Amino acid sequence: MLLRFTKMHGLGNDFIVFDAPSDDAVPDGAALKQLADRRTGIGFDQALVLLPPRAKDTDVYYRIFNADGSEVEQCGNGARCVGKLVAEKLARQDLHMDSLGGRVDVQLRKDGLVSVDMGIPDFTPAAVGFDATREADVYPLRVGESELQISAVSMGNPHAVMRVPSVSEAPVDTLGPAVENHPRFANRTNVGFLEVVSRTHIRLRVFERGVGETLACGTGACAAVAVGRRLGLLDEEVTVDALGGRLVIRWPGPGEHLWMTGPAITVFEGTVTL
Ligand SMILES: N[C@@H](CCC[C@H](N)C(=O)O)C(=O)O
Repeated sequence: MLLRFTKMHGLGNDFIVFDAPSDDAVPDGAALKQLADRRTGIGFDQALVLLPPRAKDTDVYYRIFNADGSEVEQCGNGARCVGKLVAEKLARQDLHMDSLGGRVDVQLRKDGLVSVDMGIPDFTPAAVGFDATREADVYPLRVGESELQISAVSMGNPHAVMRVPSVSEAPVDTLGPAVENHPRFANRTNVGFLEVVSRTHIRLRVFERGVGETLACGTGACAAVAVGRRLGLLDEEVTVDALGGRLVIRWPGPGEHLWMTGPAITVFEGTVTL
């Protein structure tokens, strides 16, 4: 089978995006994992599969797969890329998209950046798949001999966020996988390391579930700002510096929708035989 794809990225978080007429045409997890390999495949953090719309008033449904072949609910940088690709194809400036993690509205801006409505952050432990007897701002989490202080939030997908004094010295390689696979997270989790620079500026590194550390994670940026807001550390609009570049997140507060703005870049188009 010949697969035509578009290689895209948002702040270096990279994707292949392709159309499938139906779920039957979506490659299985093993095939996607092989394509994700950066030496023997195409190489990507996520595969984004475009399918015909499923819900009324939406333009496209997309499925998301991590580099390890696992299917996930949401991808923020991917949402901007899918939004830009589909909006340009339809010659539109805005779109209503749908995913396993819920509805995502998209706006192409005049400055070339893309804004997406990432929904309402959900701090309930059940939404995150986190084992806790009651909802809290911060939870102690035992990892080996250490007790970490983490926050947990769902942006459609699960996030653990911990504050660090400096992202450049954060132990992402060791704590990332330990928290990703911690038994208190029923479905594993993405792990964000958050450095608060000021009330309007943070630095962030994210160890992504099913991938490892990426150059940026859109939902991770949303999760970090939502957590920082809830802790009273951040204002409504926050600039997020990831390893691969900058996003702007705006979240008025509980019960409100959170918007993310950033770039969505097409790198090349290609075909591969499965
Ligand atoms: N890169 C993404 C997140 C992709 C999914 C994530 N790894 C998960 O397993 O939930 C983003 O930009 O949000």
